[in-house]
Parts: sequence; C-alpha cells; structure tokens
Amino acid sequence: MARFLGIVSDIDGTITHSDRRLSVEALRSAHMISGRIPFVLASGNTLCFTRAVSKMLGTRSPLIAENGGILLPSYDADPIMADPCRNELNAALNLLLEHFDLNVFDSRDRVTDVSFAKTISKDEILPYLSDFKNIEFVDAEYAFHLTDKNICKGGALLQMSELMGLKPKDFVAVGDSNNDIDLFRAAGLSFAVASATDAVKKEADYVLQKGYGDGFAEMVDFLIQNDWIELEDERRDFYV
Ligand SMILES: O=C(O)COP(=O)(O)O
Ligand SMILES: [Mg+2]
Repeated sequence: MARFLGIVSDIDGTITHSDRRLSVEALRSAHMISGRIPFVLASGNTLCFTRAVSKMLGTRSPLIAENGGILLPSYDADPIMADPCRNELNAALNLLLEHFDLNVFDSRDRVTDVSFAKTISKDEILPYLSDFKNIEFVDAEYAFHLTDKNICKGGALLQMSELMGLKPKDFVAVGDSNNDIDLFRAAGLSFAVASATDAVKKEADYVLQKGYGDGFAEMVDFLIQNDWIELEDERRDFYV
C-alpha cells in the first residue's frame, strides 16, 4: 500500500530552472501525476500566478499562495485569506522604502504578505525590522518577503489537508528555499532539490541528486518506483 497520499510542491526553483522558466522534465512528471493523486502547489507567489500554474499543470487540486497566506480550495472557489498584521506589514514596508529604493513586487495582487527584489542584503534590512514583533523576514531566493509570523506554508498545509480529509503527514513535500522549511516539518516526508539552500537540505529527509525541475522529476520517479505513492488510473478532481 502506498505510504503517502499526496504531493505538495513549491514552484520557483523546484519545478522551474534557475531563471524561473518552467522545466520540461518537471512538466512531464506533473503531466503523469496530474489528476491521479492530490498535487498541491505551495508557493510564495500571488494567488493569480499560482492558480494559473496549477491550472496549466493540471493539478486539479487545491493550492497555497503567498507563503501560506491564501488557500484556494478549488479553481472557482473563493480564496481563504489569512488575517495578517497588515498595519505592521505596511509600516515595515514604508520604513524600508524611506531608506532603500525597493522594487516591490505585485503590490496590486498581493494581499497577505509583502515581496520585493533582492537588490539589498538581508543584513541591511534586518536592523529596520527589529521593532516589528509580528513580522518574519523570509528569503525565498527569488524574492525577499515580509510575512506575518503566524503565516507559513506549513501552517497552510495543516489547514488545507484537513479541508481535503487528509493529514499533513500524508503528504510528501518538495522545495528549494527557506520558505519551504516549515512545509517540510509539517509533511510526512521531505525532498530538497540538489540546488536547494543548505538550510533546506539540512531539514530534508532526502536530498535529490538533480537540481531544479530535474530534481522534481527525479523525486516523482523515486516515489513511484518505491511504491510510496500510488497513481489512480482515472484522472479526476481533488478540489474541495
Ligand atoms: O515567491 C517567491 O519568492 C518564491 O516562490 P516559491 O515559493 O514558489 O519558490
Ligand atoms: Mg522556491
């Protein structure tokens, strides 16, 4: 019997190349599993971005966006939004903008966290955040984020798996960056792609031999070969 009932995957750096182009190998694997096992995308990206990627990969499963701040139970459902410390997030961003010329991402689309380009270093930023007790600084490799301390991908997996009638430990998680560490802790088994940060590799149960989307494909093959997941014959929706 299969040991795990679903896959939860990061997007950037995990099903892409280093420059965020979608990996053909990851796409091939996603195509094989899509609609045949719950396949939840859990990303730091916005809802609209993650929703489009999920649709085009054919996951037919709920998804997690904005580092856990937003859950989408099904493609046409209303999103479930976390309630972040919005005032603190705005104040922290405004303070940083007073001192740095930040390139803020997706400000119109992003609702539960703040994201900006890595044009300055973490060490330059952190001193300005010390008074914001409810804010976590997250380096997701492709962007910096300010998030509410109570919001993370792992917490969102707990909530999402319950909606799906599953347990977080039923899921295999795969990722590359520090915003995936709490996801690894929540899931039953975790894989870091070879290109992951050292902190992520340290946290993972397995470090894949291949990096980026090739690593994702390696993981899917490994799970199938070892009977750790089982694919249903008929494709169907896993939306809730
Ligand atoms: O939004 C980011 O910075 C990274 O996105 P990811 O969580 O899909 O890797
Ligand atoms: Mg990533």
